[in-house]
Amino acid sequence: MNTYELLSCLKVKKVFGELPKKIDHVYLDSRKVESNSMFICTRGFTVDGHDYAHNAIDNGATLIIAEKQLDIDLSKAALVVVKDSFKAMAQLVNRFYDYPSTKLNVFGVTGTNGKTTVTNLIHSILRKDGQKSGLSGTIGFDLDGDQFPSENTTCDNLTTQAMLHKANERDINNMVLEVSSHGLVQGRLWGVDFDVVTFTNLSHDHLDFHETMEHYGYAKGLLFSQLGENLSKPKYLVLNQDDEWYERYSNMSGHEVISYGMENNADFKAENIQYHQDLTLFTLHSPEGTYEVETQLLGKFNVYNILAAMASLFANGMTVERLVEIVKDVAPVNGRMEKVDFDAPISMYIDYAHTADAIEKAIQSVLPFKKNKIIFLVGTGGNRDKTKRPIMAEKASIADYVILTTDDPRYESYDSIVNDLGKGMQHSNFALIGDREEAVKHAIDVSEPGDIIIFAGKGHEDYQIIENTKYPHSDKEIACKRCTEKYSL
Ligand SMILES: CC(=O)N[C@H]1[C@@H](OP(=O)(O)OP(=O)(O)OC[C@H]2O[C@@H](n3ccc(=O)[nH]c3=O)[C@H](O)[C@@H]2O)O[C@H](CO)[C@@H](O)[C@@H]1O[C@H](C)C(=O)N[C@@H](C)C(=O)N[C@H](CCC(=O)O)C(=O)O
Ligand SMILES: Nc1ncnc2c1ncn2[C@@H]1O[C@H](COP(=O)(O)OP(=O)(O)OP(=O)(O)O)[C@@H](O)[C@H]1O
Repeated sequence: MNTYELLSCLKVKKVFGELPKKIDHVYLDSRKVESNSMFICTRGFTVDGHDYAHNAIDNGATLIIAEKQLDIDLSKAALVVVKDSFKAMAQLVNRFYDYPSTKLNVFGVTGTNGKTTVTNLIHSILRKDGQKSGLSGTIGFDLDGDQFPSENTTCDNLTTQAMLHKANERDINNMVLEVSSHGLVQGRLWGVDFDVVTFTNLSHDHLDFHETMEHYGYAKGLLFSQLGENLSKPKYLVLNQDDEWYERYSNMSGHEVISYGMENNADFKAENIQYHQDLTLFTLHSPEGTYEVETQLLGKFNVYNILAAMASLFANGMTVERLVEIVKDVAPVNGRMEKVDFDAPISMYIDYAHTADAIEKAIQSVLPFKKNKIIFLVGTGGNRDKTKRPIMAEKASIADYVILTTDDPRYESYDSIVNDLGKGMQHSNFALIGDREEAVKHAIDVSEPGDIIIFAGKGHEDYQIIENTKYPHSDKEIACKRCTEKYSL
């Protein structure tokens, strides 16, 4: 792209050296830079990208964007100094890729729990309807069936815009983005022109980063204000009316609100819910009438997720009748109350619950078909929000027997993590076992026919992070092997 044209989107800047005529690539990481690249220096939490400008030039960068003057060889690369390189990145990268988000329908889903489930539901329903769809989130990128790994739930601005551009190139007309609060406060989605933004719920999490619930709630709210106030193009907020943040988020944009829930008079309201071991049934009241819905997803929380996905797709133009027809065939998301398909006298579920609210909801979802004990195993991460640990165990206490363990201990000791968790237990039927493999085996060892075991926290993940190394780990594999031995299967 022509460099003068590219830089014209920035009003206040200082240029040092002679600008290259054109730029072929943009990078944030000096290690990836190739010839004719623009390298944007950003201040990181670990290092300062400005310190890597030399490295970028050695690798072929001909244009450096920075927040300060740098001692670099101006015969090799020009330097453009801007006030804020994250803001400049949003402008430059959008222009470089020709504003890709304006050329397709963009869905954004935020909230403490349920983002991955709701984004996957929207993406799967669109594809089953015969539409092309892209997905970005915790499980990676999926461009209408082609998978790519990703570093974050919500990726940096450059990666997001590049992925949207790729979607444009493939004629994908829908993109569903999972939106984290970290991503919002770090401006990773600045310049994304959302069409439908959806809120699941807000409860205690990530307070190591946001410090208070007010700050955390504000961070999530940035997504709704990002819809803007140009009402000539219809855009929608899809909000959970049963959540206490509903009113505040409703007021963050002039665009229309479509509500969903169970307790209030929402636009999409579920009633008469019937819970079974491998399906859920409910009556849906919607703006287009009343329907009976069947889904393979389990538990009350997943009824909320289905309502959120249906309301988002209704906002985007699908009929409720068609949505009801497709929802029946949508498979549960990997590792979210996923029933382990294994012929044993016990039932096992793999789940990703790692917040107090999710733990409560996961256990409640199996209560309707409990025959014997519920055994609940859960861990939490090392060197992350410690305040949530006892609250997690308090909620886990609804189960008859609880195993408290680790989930990516990183640099923290097993004892420090499980002892913090243990402080919240409300009864004495529990075990503290730091080594997650031993903890999973213990769950099988204490089981009896008719029991239900939920392995929570790891979900789709196939690793355990100890110090800074990822070791292979699968709750499902360990549990099935132990089960085969114990029950002589
Ligand atoms: C704390 C945090 O948010 N960190 C994010 C941040 O990394 P950072 O600031 O540490 O980056 P850094 O290593 O200091 O590097 C600064 C700059 O120098 C550059 N650099 C660095 C080294 C080098 O040799 N050359 C070079 O150019 C880097 O490319 C970068 O541009 O910027 C990176 C790029 O955007 C993110 O990948 C990274 O997320 C890390 C991996 C992370 O774990 N973040 C978590 C907290 C997070 O964001 N989680 C949410 C989900 C939360 C949830 O709901 O569960 C998410 O959206 O993923
Ligand atoms: N609507 C919901 N309300 C409460 N808990 C939920 C809801 N949906 C899912 N959960 C619980 O949260 C866990 C994680 O679900 P999901 O991955 O969809 O959420 P997420 O918001 O993407 O989480 P993360 O940000 O950690 O990736 C599930 O395994 C389930 O236990």
